[in-house]
Amino acid sequence: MTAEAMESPETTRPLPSLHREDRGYPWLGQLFEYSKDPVRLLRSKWDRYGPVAPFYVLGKTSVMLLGPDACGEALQNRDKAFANGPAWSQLVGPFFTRGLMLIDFDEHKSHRRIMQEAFTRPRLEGYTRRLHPAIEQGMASWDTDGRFPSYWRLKQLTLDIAADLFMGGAQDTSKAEMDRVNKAFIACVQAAAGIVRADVPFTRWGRAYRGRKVLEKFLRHYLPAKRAQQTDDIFSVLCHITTEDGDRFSDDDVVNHMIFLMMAAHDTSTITTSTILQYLGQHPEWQERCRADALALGPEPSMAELESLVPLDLVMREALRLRAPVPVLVRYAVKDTVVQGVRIPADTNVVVGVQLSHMMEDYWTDPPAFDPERFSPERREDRSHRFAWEPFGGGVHKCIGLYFAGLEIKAIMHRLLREYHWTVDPAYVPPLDHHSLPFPKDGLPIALVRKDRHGL
Ligand code: HEM
Repeated sequence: MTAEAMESPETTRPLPSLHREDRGYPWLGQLFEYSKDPVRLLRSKWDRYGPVAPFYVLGKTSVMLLGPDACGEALQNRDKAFANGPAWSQLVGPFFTRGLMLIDFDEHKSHRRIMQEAFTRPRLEGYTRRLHPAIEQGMASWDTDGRFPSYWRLKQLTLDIAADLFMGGAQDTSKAEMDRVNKAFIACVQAAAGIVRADVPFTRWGRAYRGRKVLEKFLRHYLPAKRAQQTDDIFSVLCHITTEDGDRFSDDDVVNHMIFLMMAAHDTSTITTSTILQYLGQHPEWQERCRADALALGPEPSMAELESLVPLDLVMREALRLRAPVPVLVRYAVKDTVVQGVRIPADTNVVVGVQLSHMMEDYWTDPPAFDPERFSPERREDRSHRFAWEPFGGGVHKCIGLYFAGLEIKAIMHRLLREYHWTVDPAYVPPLDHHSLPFPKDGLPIALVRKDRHGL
């Protein structure tokens, strides 16, 4: 939005006032409506108010931006009115402090330039080589008799992968110590859903405060060794990357970025992979299509080979559309601004409702249907609007790990398709918990069968 347009009251209008029915509970506002069914809430806001809607929550009137035009304006952030740090830290707490997503403007730009060096193609090729043995080892303990709680097993698998790929195996750490570190990490992630938001014993936040200390101590213990020797795990890479101008991360930066990266990489990939498992279990014809490609490759495909798995790529995009792991993004207006002609005052919390854009009939044919072909070159429905499909966000904070995520998800699926078959009741709808990122409360059970045992 240009400065002239912002100043002109003729071309802009104030935020619509909140309807009585939209006040929700005292102080909590519509928090429960959001956690019950976010898309329903976003849609009702869109129907009542249009692209810029008031949203009363936690004692404050915030703003919801809906539809790809409004979401796109916030993500592009042309007038630098929206900051990430003050918004995300209210949600995730102080446990991911100074992670890349939580820093803003010039400082963010300089950190992002350094971190970009950790996600170049040669680096990604190195991570892909490490992925396969880690996945093989993680899946070796899978017990496939009966109902297989796919979400929980995949969560453990992605944690195990992170221990190897991010930490480089943490050589002198015992299994018990590694479990403690994993628990500490999970405690930090779960803090987002905490009601008591202070360091109080036996609460989510209390556990997360202790968890953060465990993680910091653990990472600092390994820092000197990682600085001394260059290996191809992400911890070591962060210690060594340098931009052309010679900028590099300090020890504190490495610790902060590592803790945030593990969080960013973990649940998002787990949710996407379990969504893919669900839909492939409900659509056997797509499972067979993806399997045929997986079998045509060897057991440890290169990055380029993983990229050649076209049907799986279409399925992954469709899973990210139907169940975006980050259904809404948050921002904080640091100054007065205008979105879609509506004035948003400084000091306002803003919710960017990307999941609704994924379900709008203006941009997608039969949006609730599982139809991966909509991403095929002939249809490319995601091109109906630049911000119609934004599971990785957009603008300067767009997910830096999106290619890595695609590789990890495809490497897991490649092995699963080669070694297993599975089915899911076509009528099954997972009961999702939306208190933080959406996860299936029942663990998304599937009937998983190892191929060789049953002669399939
Ligand atoms: C399917 C998997 C993933 C999804 C859906 C996802 C989604 C997102 C989204 C929506 C954002 C933007 C947040 C915002 O604008 O406020 C983001 C940022 C970020 N993601 Fe991901 N992510 C995924 C996987 C990963 C992985 C695997 C990594 C690391 C290896 C990663 C690292 C990051 C980082 C560092 C940021 C912050 C970027 C910045 O602020 O400059 N993500 N991600």
